Amino acid sequence: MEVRVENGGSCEVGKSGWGQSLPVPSIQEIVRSDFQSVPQRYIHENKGGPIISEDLADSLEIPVIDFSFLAKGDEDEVQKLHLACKDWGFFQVINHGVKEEILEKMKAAVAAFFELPFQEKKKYAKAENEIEGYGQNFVVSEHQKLDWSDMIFLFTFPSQNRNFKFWPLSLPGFKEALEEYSREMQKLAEELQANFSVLMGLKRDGLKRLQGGELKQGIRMNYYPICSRPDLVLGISPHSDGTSFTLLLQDDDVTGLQIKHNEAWVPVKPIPNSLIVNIGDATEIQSNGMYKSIEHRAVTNEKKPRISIATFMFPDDEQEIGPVETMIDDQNRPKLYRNIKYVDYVREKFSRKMEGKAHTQFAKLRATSDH
Ligand SMILES: O=C(O)CCC(=O)C(=O)O
Ligand SMILES: [Fe+2]
Repeated sequence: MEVRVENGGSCEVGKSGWGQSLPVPSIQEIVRSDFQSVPQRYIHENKGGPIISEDLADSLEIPVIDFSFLAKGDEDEVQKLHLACKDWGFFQVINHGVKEEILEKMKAAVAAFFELPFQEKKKYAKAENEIEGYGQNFVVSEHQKLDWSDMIFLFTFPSQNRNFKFWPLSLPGFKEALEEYSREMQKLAEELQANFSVLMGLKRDGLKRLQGGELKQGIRMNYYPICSRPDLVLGISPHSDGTSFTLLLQDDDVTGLQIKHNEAWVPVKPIPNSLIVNIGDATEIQSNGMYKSIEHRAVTNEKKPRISIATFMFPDDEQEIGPVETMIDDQNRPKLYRNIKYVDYVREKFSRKMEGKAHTQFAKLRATSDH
């Protein structure tokens, strides 16, 4: 069925510097229009893998890490973190010290952005060759299945990387909320990175020193409108994050995130005011495969739209990433990944995606040594 969207509800998707871009309609606009059935391009026939029911998932909840213990250097909590990263690649963080008010302000700012009229949001649209701005997921072919979500992505740290032409500055409170929130995420990320360093046999500042400074930060705000047939569509298709790690804030009352665990999709039930952390590809590589960058996806629902805010922490483009020496043992843990400059890693990950290959398995495909 041809869907006509009023006000030209489509947006040029950024090329991200790695390939063609195609105009894709805003799903929010499609939902607002009077559409009759789910457009074919959004129907994912094979969603892959069984889903663990929500009841069963209760007994299979992802690990919960108490950040206040971690920050005190509590040995048991550090051990829990190790197991969480190794067995799940995902965990929820409670007692993280970020004021509830800051989280709520951030969620409200994102909701207010997506409530703006399409013509207004379009002012912040991704441009060609840019990864930043408002748009839809990375689209490279007419035949590619589309996700049931719109998003805006902004670089937030270091602060000189902020590109305000993509920030909705006329939206009251947005800039303040994002600045405050991103500062808090940077602090949390620093403590997490220090813990990952220790777990990898380095000093607390080991990973930071390796990359010659703080991790970079970009925030992706996702909006998943309701869908009359959530069984047919995906909010975000399965992927792993090409980050060092990601901190996710989401609506407290709508379950949407699912993670791959033992070949099944496990829904992650949000704990109010907590944050979800997942290991990204760069940490999987640096830990020489000890910690896992897990495939995840988001589903939609019939009753409530959902917002999620993903804070991506990632190395500098020029940093070479590879297994750290302390994680390699020629006898028991030989080097599983070859070293690669981060920017080249990201490029290869996306070019695999463009070729329709399983980019999510990319980190594992690098399982060859330098020589
Ligand atoms: O919305 C979610 O729960 C997941 C978002 C996500 O995976 C991403 O933005 O990379
Ligand atoms: Fe993700």
